Amino acid sequence: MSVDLDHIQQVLDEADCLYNEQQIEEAIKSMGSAITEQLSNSNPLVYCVMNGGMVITGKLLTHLQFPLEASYVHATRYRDQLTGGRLDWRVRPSQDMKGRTVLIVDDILDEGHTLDAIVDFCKEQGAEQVMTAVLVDKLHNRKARPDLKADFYGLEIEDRYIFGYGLDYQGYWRNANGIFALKGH
Ligand SMILES: O=P(O)(O)OC[C@H]1O[C@H](OP(=O)(O)OP(=O)(O)O)[C@H](O)[C@@H]1O
Ligand code: HPA
Repeated sequence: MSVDLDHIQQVLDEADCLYNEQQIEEAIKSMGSAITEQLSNSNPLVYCVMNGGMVITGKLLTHLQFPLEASYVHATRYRDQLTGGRLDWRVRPSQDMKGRTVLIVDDILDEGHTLDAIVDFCKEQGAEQVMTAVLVDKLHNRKARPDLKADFYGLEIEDRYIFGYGLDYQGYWRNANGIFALKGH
């Protein structure tokens, strides 16, 4: 599929910046402190959920100064679209997680189906405790379960399509240095 790079650039130019770099970095640091307080003695397995989790996971890891193992899983539900579908597992966790504490790190808890499915998978594999951390919790009433929250989250956002800091618009702008809302969405 050919991509209209003028359109991609226009999307960033016209977007609303909801959080700037400094606000996001402060939120990530606070997440790091909260996670350290709860998990520093648990020798956790930390999984980045690719692709969206790549920025938050890398930055968060530098605030976790205790023994842990870091790896990744790859699951996608949106496939460059603005609305989600069935979860497609591309890479499942490969480590033995029996009896381990697992921390799943992703960019966003939107409807929550992605994190729910990954948490269920880890529990089925015998993880003793599975916790979740997301940079952004999107506020709306379409969650997979009414009370669904991540154990750790950095920022709350209104119900708009967002990109930047790992979140994409049509596969682009995961590298945008802020969290931006798409014009009109
Ligand atoms: O809470 P949910 O409604 O399930 O949505 C959240 C998921 O959607 C995005 O992934 P996506 O499927 O777009 O794949 P990507 O990480 O490659 O962008 C995001 O990175 C989360 O993993
Ligand atoms: O608002 C969003 N933006 C980018 N990716 C997403 N995946 C779920 N929600 C979103």
